[in-house]
Amino acid sequence: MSPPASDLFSVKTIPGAGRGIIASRDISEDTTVLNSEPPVAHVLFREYRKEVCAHCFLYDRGRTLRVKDHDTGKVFCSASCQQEWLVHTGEQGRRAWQDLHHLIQTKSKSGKNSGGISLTDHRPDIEDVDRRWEKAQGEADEYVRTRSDTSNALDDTGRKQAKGAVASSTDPDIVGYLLSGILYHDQQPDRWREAVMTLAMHDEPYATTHDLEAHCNSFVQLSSSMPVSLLRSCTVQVCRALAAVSSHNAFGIRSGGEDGEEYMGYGVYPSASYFNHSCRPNVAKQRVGNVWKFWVTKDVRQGEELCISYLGGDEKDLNVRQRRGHLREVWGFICECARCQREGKASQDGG
Ligand SMILES: C[S@@+](CC[C@H](N)C(=O)[O-])C[C@H]1O[C@@H](n2cnc3c(N)ncnc32)[C@H](O)[C@@H]1O
Repeated sequence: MSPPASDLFSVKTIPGAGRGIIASRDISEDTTVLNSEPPVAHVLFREYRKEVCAHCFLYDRGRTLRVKDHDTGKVFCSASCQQEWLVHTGEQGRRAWQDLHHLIQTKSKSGKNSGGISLTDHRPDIEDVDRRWEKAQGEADEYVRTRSDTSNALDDTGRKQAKGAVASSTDPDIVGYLLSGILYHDQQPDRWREAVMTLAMHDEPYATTHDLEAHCNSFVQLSSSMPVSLLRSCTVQVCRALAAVSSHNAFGIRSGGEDGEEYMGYGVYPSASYFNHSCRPNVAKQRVGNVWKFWVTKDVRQGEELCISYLGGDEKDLNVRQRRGHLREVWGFICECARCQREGKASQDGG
């Protein structure tokens, strides 16, 4: 699946920016250069769970969608979307979502929440990250060892154990993101490796220790509640990789396409993850259902890099210092696009 293959471009090394997409020939304005595949992992935030179709991501101005799967808590815009979701998710997947829904509901009723963010919280370094995931592995092993569940469904003992895991701090959105990636891994392990493990990864993707804690606890929770047949894909390696790729590669799922007002979730689309950012992009993108379409917004010459903008709305009007600061804070890189290099040099020369 990745890097993407096309007769319009190829993926090449770009000085100071890893890999990027270079036009293999002249491309005229408005030409579509890529249609992505659906995400390999995604989440629709819990607050939108009644308003966004779980299959095609349709959002109808905040209206509650009419087709509801009560067992999983998911909603759909139509019976056919629900059917496609079921086929795509499979019976084991549906059961995993069902168990998770049940546990999250139990947690909300018991009033347990994931705790506040400490004011002294900091970005954990790689040693903190390794240590915390090792601990999570030990906790998960304990749950897996003691699970009496051999028939895949959670029995009473299993439910009690899973509730125990829920008691620690978790974030339903992180659990949902990890579960979607685990299910993809389980269905297509080779494709998953090829698509996900080749993406740019962030070794220290957690903005705070609270965030790291929430990821590790979410993994433990999934290990305690997942149908046994899916446990082979619910591993620290898979969950760490999902966290590591999301901070460098996730696309926001917004209402109305790219800059829509509602930020409803995010997803990882491997074939679309090779576009670098430019503060003067030559490629635009639009979400069409659960995939993305990319097209060139001006004539592009052979050898030019094809870039999208990672900035949204008004951020495009910021000055070079503000843009670089923002991209560094959110994406973790210093923008080296031609516009930033030129404007950065001009502001230095000007004193
Ligand atoms: C979605 S990936 C793009 C593909 C990536 N270059 C790769 O090698 O896989 C995003 C990452 O690419 C790099 N990147 C993208 N645009 C850049 C830019 N304008 N300047 C410097 N680095 C950039 C950053 O490391 C960023 O986190």
